[in-house]
Amino acid sequence: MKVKVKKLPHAEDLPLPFYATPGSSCMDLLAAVEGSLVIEPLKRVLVPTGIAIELPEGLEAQVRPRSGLALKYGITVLNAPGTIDSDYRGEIKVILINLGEEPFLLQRGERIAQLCFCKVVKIEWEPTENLSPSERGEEGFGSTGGKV
Ligand SMILES: O=c1ccn([C@H]2C[C@H](O)[C@@H](COP(=O)(O)OP(=O)(O)OP(=O)(O)O)O2)c(=O)[nH]1
Ligand SMILES: [Mg+2]
Repeated sequence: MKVKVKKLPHAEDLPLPFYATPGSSCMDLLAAVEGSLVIEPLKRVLVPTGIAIELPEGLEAQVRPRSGLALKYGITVLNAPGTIDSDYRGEIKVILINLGEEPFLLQRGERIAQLCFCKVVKIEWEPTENLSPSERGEEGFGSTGGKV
């Protein structure tokens, strides 16, 4: 499936997001920051990616963290998974937070997060007073046992 993508002027020298391997579910998003920036512990930053896209209706994109950054440095996507609506035409940006103990140096062009594309199911509410019974009923939040 083809999706329109616009490279923004501040990212002209950067490659488009890409699948790192043929079997990757997500494309890696690159940091289109000027030079570099430091993310201090417990601080969050809005990182530009230098691209805007036009999704066909019925598709959304999700911004997910990269496990390597999370494990090695405590860097993650604060609002994971970030939602990119099909009618959004602005720059895709990533809200990163540093949950590690050390300041993190982020450099231009580094892979900061990943983007996957998903089908969206739209529903219509059918208001009712009666929901059908089920084995679980109203139980949840650890009700099936185990450690929690
Ligand atoms: O990680 C993200 C999350 C969102 N967006 C952009 C695309 C998305 O379509 C738009 C709105 O996102 P969301 O619905 O999550 O934010 P909101 O706080 O509900 O804002 P709005 O009232 O604009 O919908 O912001 C990003 O670029 N990156
Ligand atoms: Mg919204």
